[in-house]
Amino acid sequence: MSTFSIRDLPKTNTFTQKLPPDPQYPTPSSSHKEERSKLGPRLVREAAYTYVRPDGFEKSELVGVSQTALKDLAIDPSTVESEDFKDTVAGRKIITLDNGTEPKDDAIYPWAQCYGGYQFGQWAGQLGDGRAISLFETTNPKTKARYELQLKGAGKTPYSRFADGRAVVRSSIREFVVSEALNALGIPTTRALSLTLAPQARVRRETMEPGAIVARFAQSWLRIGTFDLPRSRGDRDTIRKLADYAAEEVFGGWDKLPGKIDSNDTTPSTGVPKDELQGETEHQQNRYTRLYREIVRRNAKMVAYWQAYAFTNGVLNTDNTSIMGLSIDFGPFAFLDNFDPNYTPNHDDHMLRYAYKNQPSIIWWNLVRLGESLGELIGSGDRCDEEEFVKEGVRKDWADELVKRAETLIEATGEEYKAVFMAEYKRLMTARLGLKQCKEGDFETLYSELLDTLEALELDFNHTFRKLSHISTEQIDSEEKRKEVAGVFFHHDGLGSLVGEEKDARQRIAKWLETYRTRVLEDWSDSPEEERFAAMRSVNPKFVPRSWILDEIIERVEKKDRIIMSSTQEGTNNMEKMIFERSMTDKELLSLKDVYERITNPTTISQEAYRQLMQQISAADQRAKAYKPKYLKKKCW
Ligand SMILES: Nc1ncnc2c1ncn2[C@@H]1O[C@H](COP(=O)(O)OP(=O)(O)OP(=O)(O)O)[C@@H](O)[C@H]1O
Repeated sequence: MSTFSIRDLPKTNTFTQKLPPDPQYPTPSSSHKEERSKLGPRLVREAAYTYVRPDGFEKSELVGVSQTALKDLAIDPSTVESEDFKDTVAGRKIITLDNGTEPKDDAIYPWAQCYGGYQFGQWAGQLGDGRAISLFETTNPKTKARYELQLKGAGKTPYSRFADGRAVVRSSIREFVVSEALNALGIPTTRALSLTLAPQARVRRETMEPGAIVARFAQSWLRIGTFDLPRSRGDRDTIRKLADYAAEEVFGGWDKLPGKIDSNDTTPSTGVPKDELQGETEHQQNRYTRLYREIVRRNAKMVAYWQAYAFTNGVLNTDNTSIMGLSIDFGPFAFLDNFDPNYTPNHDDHMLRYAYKNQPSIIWWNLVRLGESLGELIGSGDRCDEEEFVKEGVRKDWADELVKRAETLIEATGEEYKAVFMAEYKRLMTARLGLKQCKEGDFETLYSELLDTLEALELDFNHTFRKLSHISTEQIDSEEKRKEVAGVFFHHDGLGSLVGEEKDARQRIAKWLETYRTRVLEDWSDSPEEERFAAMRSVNPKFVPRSWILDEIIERVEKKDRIIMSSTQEGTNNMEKMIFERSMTDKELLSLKDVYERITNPTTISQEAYRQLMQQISAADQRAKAYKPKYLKKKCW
């Protein structure tokens, strides 16, 4: 059998089996028996998690399920209407317990992860899963990928601090849509399986709002903050356990980690045995260096994707930086509209710490914090398993050697971070521009010049690539034609008001198109142009979930919610429809479900459908201008 109902899914709990539990509730039954109110906020030490049961909504509606997620988790789509599925993703049922029986000590029982973090550069102490509860892990038998399924918004945990453990409809819709959109674009991300609304539940935010739960999943929910917390407490033992768990369970074994690389080599070999040491003295690399390298390289690739698709996370604290190199925690995220490197969707980020242009360096800042947490293990070289070191830590007489080695290796891994980031970024931009290779000089004359042009003329980043995917070399084979074609990059109503003369703008774009054309002809001399168009369209999405679009969906769902609350009969059945619909023009409704399918199958759209979509998008873009002050932070100069 290749797909399962949620009940029959193969399930594991390596996280709780291999990592230290909250000493106050060391077994599932000890937590299960406890009154819920006593499971509330407190500091948890020397632990990676606490067993905690979800506090699901009594009444709820399953309104959205991602088909791609079902496939990736090997869940049979015909079973999502079952009570088992609905009750599990709404947190009403612990599917691993038979009819609510008391759990045995080795039961697969829900847990919340303990972690801390640096927020806006300052140490914030213990944070943890304050509103997320993991249910179980499941391995897709076909792909062999193992995922941890988790509910967000299913009630308080010991890590809820002063908050309520809930999530509201707004943020849940945003997380549901963007997780799956990023995944469809090939951007490493945590995923969303389902969206459940609880229209009757009242969650206090600025006003009272209905609640929601997103069932989400990831190959790992470990964050840099998971390592920060034990480090801040001098808890060496937990750090080591977390590191071993990450290598053995998350990355599939020590031998899967990347070995030492030579200076010009960007692809390290794997298969290095667990205990092998590579390099000499202060460069001596043990298995923990390889673990660090893996995490660094994954994050370098992820952030390259963000830059190439102009995605901004908005809150890149260390508790929001994944060990797996996944986009994680979707708070005030946004895709850039006009290309503005200083843009941040986070209105509280006055220093622009997490602005688009700063993302690669801030992820590295976070990775250095991880390097510090793992520093003792990285720096210990061939002595990492010596009993005295494991139990007592570093002896004074070799502390200097250890520190020097750790510093040297972290710094060297930083060079690798830059190299991997640049290689990946170039690869992605090369593909987006429809070129076969990045030749010497391309980066300056083509890539950087395009970005400068987009910034100077306030043009839309993602539309530009999509539009380029339709321009033949013949359409731009003379200066006159290039100036004419330049107009397609303008917004529907021309250029922004501050960016000068249209004539100059056309000239600038035409100049770039000339360089571009030369390079296209070099790379594609013996292939039909349709081939290039198809390649470009497969990496340049027609549609990205922009903030104003998400807002429209939310507004429509919320309006419907009010109706539902005033009349119990009305509407919950229509909720799915409401979620997946959005108004693109006043007259025409385009189902987000369609959009979804288009996101997930970027190549299947017909020319005609594409033309229509483009028309709709330009109309929508025009309207979006009214939204801009809300989303586009003013440039700081
Ligand atoms: N409503 C809430 N109830 C309890 N804890 C919360 C709530 N909102 C946020 N937190 C906690 O505050 C911390 C920072 O919040 P942040 O918004 O970064 O995370 P989140 O969106 O809740 O979770 P995640 O990172 O898992 O997506 C986390 O520890 C989070 O669990």
